[in-house]
Amino acid sequence: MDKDIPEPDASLEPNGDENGLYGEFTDSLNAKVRYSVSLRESALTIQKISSSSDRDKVIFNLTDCIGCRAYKVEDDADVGAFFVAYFYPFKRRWMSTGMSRQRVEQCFRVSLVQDSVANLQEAERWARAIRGASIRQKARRDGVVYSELRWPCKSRVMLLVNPQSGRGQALQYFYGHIEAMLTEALVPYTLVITEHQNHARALVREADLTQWGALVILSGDGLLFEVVNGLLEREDWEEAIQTPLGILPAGSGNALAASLHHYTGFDPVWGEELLLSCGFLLCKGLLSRLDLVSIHLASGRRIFSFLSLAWGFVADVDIESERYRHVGAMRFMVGTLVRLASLRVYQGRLAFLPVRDAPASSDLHPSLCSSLPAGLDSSLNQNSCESMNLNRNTARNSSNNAITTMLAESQPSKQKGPSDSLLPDLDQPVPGHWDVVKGEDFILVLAMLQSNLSQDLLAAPEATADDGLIHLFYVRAGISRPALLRLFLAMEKGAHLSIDCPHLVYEKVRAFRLEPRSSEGAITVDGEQVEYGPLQGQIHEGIARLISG
Ligand SMILES: Nc1ncnc2c1ncn2[C@@H]1O[C@H](COP(=O)(O)OP(=O)(O)OP(=O)(O)O)[C@@H](O)[C@H]1O
Repeated sequence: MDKDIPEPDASLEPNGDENGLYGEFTDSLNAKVRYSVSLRESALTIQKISSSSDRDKVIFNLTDCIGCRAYKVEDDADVGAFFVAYFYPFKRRWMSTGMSRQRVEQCFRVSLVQDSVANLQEAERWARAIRGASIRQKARRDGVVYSELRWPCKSRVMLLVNPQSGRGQALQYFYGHIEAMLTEALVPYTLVITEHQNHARALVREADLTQWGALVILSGDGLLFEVVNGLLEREDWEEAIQTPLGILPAGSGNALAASLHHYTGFDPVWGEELLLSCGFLLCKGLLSRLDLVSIHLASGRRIFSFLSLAWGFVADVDIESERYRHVGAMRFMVGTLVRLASLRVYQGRLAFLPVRDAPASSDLHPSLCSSLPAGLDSSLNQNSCESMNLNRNTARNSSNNAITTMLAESQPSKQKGPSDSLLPDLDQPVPGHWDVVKGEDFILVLAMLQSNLSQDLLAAPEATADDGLIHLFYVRAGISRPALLRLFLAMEKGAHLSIDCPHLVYEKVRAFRLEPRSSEGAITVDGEQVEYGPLQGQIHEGIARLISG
């Protein structure tokens, strides 16, 4: 389904009304009610005429406005025209605490003269001015480098919808909220409903990307995982991965969508409120950078992650809770309680390149890395066997404790995508300046790229989409069930790092390697199960672009 926008260039240019506009208009539904309306650089102020009470004055911040349009009704006897502005301000929830974005439509009737053309022109002048001012007022966060998508643009959005995601409500969400928002914001789009797993991946691998201004998914994180990997499988991957990506939550985890909302600094929201928040960000069209991690699997396959890698408790909950999909986001809490009852220890080895040792720009060359035995590669390593970090219980790598793979055949095939200059081959020891975790008994290992593991779990509160960091957590064996439960309950508010759990370790890293000891188990990447076995990954800072705010 294609949706074109009738006024393709109307809002591209601010209309020059820098000093604002003032007018008096009637209510769109009640001709007896009149308003004075004034537009200034950052706000639209509406006051009922004949009322001097401040309670009848409403001020809308233009950062909350996604669009404005003018129109005339099909009635020759009526010379009036209308303009309607669409706002999504944060408002207190009805019958509940906290705030969420809520839709507010402000519509005015323009009938200044007995000439329908002149009235429509005036309505259009207002609509243009409100659109222009709201574009100039985009909310921006400090420290984030933004570029902008200008809606409407010549190329359209490919909106990929997985009708099976979450509780199967994605299309309902589209028709219930998103279709209207895109129309209000003049965003042209083509709706593509996926038919099977890997449909989206194949589509973006083959697509003529010059036709598309952005690839937006209305689904869970799994569909974006397909899109990211499809883009990086292309011959022109370097350009392809620059295609702006967007996410609208319709899955059960919705971790990236929840992270995007977290980055805006507003109180957490869930379900359709999160959908509205992300829909709003999409309509505003600000672009930030997005980090990806390339992950090498034992078979030699390489995949790209934008979200998380989990092994142990979290991965098992993710996979096992599939059977509770009908309860939606609650599925992870149910899965956590079930897995707690049969808590397991997972054996394996973990090593990582901490940020303090990560080469800034002069990355290790892969061939250099793999041709030198661990422990001999640089002077950095000279005293490293002794330099154990007692708090974290890690040691610098040496040839004695080097992590090696259980699999001999790990030669990557001819690969597209960025090269992994921080990683040796998977069958080679990790470099000497990496840290190796002492002990092999874990409850979980979790590598996070974004703040949220799900809508309900704020696993890496400090993370941002483009911080160039992998936020690595591990929980060592020995933790009691109540302590582990406390950890997850604290994680709901992102407070798990302040409860002083001695079994929890948090490291900011640029690369890591994980070698499970068992031959069977579960590893998930962005919530999707991947082949089990040794793997390693490294950060690629800001190589993709994300529609965020
Ligand atoms: N039409 C389809 N039918 C079946 N599976 C699909 C279809 N389209 C995509 N998929 C696959 O379904 C899986 C789950 O999708 P997705 O992650 O979007 O939803 P979810 O698992 O409900 O959400 P979350 O990841 O937030 O928990 C993914 O592996 C995706 O590739």
